[in-house]
Amino acid sequence: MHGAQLRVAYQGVPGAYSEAAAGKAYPKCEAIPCDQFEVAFQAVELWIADRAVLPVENSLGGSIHRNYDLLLRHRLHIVGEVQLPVHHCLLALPGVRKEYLTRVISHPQALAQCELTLTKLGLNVAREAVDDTAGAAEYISSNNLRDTAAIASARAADLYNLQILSSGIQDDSSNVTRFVMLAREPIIPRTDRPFKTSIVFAHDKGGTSVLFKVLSAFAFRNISLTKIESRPHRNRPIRLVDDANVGTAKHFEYMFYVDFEASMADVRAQNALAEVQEFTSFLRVLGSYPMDMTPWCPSRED
Ligand SMILES: O=C(O)C(=O)C[C@]1(C(=O)O)C=C[C@@H](O)C=C1
Repeated sequence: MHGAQLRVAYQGVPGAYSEAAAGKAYPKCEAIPCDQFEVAFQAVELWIADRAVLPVENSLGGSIHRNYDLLLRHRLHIVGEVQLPVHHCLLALPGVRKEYLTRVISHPQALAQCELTLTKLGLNVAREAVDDTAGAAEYISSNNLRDTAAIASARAADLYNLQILSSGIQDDSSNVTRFVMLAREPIIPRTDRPFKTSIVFAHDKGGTSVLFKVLSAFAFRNISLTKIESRPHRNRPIRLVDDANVGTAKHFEYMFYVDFEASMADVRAQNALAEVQEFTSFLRVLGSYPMDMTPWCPSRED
């Protein structure tokens, strides 16, 4: 994980949390800003970058669904994860007071993570979503907006010459975002340290009983699941089941994403997946990678 000279694509502008995640994952990397998540994927596919860093879930805001869909649409491999404590600040131009504000702008996840605190601060003003937290700070600065505040990092305040009106405004002090790192090639899985594996699967029929069977393949082998997520099955979102007597049932179809705590080099994981394959019509391993085991330090102010 020592990324000397490694080029790492992230979504956002300098000061975004994704840039900090790139620095945590690959301390000496060159971080490459991208407009959109999809551009970060393309940067790796086109050899403009060696890795992409992508937020997938936050402890308060939940999953970043767009990135689950992109993981499936592209063929990159997950080669690592980092969990980054996210400490949000309310930023405005120097001299602006809270009472002057008519609008707070930020990434939708950041707005969701600070929802209750904004209300407690008396900021019942318009909340508007933009592409990234640091981009919101830059926008206020470059347009000299005296009625607007941004939710972003303390580093964004420094970079875009804004003052911090309030710090630690996330609704929970242990607010953490989990990012995955993507590469063109998978890494070779090992068993000498804790590994996680991420898979995605779909099934043709069988409804919840298939899900139950898949999950038991892990449970019987004492493999813990750390995450399960479902997304619409884009190719076949609805399955119709006709019953001459009662009518037509319309079932929503899903792609299921599962993270489990084992390496693909572990024979238990290999056997579990062999069994899962029997129940599913589609199965892909998104990656088998070392777990982030860095010590817990939730917030800079704690
Ligand atoms: O906008 C940023 O700064 C980002 O890095 C994006 C993002 C996200 O997508 O969730 C990352 C971490 C925080 O949870 C808030 C926003």
